[in-house]
Amino acid sequence: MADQISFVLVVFTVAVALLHFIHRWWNIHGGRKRSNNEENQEARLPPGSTGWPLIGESFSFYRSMTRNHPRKFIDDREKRYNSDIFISHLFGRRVVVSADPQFNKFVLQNEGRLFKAQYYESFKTLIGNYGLLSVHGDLQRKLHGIAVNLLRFERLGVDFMEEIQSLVHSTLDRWAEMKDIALQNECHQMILNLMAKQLLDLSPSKETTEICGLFVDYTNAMLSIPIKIPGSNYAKGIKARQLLIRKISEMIKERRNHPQVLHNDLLAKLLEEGSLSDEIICDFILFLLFAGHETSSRALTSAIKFLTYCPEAVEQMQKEHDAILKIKGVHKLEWEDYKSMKFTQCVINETLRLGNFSLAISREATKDITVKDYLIPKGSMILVVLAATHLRESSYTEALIFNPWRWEPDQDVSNNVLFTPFGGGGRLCPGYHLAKLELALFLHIFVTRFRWEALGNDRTSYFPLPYLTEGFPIRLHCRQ
Ligand code: HEM
Repeated sequence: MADQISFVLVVFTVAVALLHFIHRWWNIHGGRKRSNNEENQEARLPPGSTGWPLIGESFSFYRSMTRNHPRKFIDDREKRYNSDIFISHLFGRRVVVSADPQFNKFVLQNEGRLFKAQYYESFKTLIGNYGLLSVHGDLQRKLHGIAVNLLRFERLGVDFMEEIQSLVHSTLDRWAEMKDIALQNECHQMILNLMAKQLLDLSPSKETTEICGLFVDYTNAMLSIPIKIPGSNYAKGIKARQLLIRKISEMIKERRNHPQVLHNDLLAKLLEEGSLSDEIICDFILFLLFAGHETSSRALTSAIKFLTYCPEAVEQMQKEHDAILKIKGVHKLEWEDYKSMKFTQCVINETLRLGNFSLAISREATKDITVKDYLIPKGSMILVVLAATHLRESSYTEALIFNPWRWEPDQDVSNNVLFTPFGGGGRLCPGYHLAKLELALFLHIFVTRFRWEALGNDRTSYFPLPYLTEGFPIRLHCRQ
């Protein structure tokens, strides 16, 4: 018996020593082979820790993101290293994390020159070879240009204004009958219907419901641990992607076989373009469907959640929108009405700041970069944490409080490096204006038709994308 205990103790001691040794080795070597250049410049690498072997600091990051305070992970390290640029090891990769607004701007502005978009393989598998964030160089510029052109400011006033209002009104008619709704799911469904119509000319039907079902599996996979074993969310998502691509591909064939049937949608415009292969078109459309629906629908839900706990803002919103309604009567809103919604723009900015629907974006350095006397070696993955600036106390007083009035003095945010919810540079979100238009029109119709109350408390988790853990159930009361 004593021998057995001694044996267990020896094994335990050896295991602890081995783990300790691996941990030290990992932190010194950062889990990868280093170039001579890096070894020479070791003193100048950003400070940081790569944490435990394999898991690195993923757990602390995950905890911070899921506990309603996405800045805690950054705050702790900024204090520890006295630097807002530091090294970490997250989800299997060594990364340079940046919470420095000037460096973030520099990274975004130099897309294609010093940096290139680089996301985790599991994400790239889901968006495909030609989903815009997988594409680089000339093809990215071309596809980005097409997206910007399709979603440009002037076009929204014509193509989207009416569509969005009709869809929101018909959806809210249904909500009025239901009275109690799970707002997050309902907003998801509504924006998905809108995108399906705009991209593929699909009206709510059996086919759209089927596509929506597949799309739920597809987006769930984006939010899941990427393990491809039968039955896992990730595996289901890959399957859903295959089926969605097949459906888009069949639509393309159908349209090529029947060119006389006209469609006023994005697919039609891509086919007119003539220079894109079917594979590129399918990935491009699927990515737009994902990018255009995931972030916007979360923004709509969060705007209502923030307003729920800020009755003064609801009152001011209702005044602004009742006044517009009085002038317009039953007529649909026009572009000028949208532009007159001054306080609503403040609510939208504040929702985007506090909601952080794109928490961080990811880049790879394509050359050695020096910043603040630190060397960032070529090949490093850089996590540009947009939320870090949005939630920084020194930039926004009481940064965790919803305060739309903070935007009243200065609504022009185009050159504000502290406010970048849509990224920047060569990959600035092409859906920027559309997302804001959707939010404004939705808020107009919602606050003029309803008063509402939350049914229970809800919490926001920010990993991997912000969502309300209980789906934000609310009770609606129709206004007169
Ligand atoms: C609240 C809503 C939205 C937010 C916060 C948002 C945020 C972002 C951010 C931060 C990026 C940059 C990603 C990077 O640089 O790696 C981006 C890219 C993109 N977004 Fe949005 N987005 C929103 C809505 C939309 C909508 C409505 C669409 C289209 C219908 C859209 C389409 C895209 C596309 C295609 C890209 C990729 C651009 C490229 O890589 O060239 N987004 N978005």
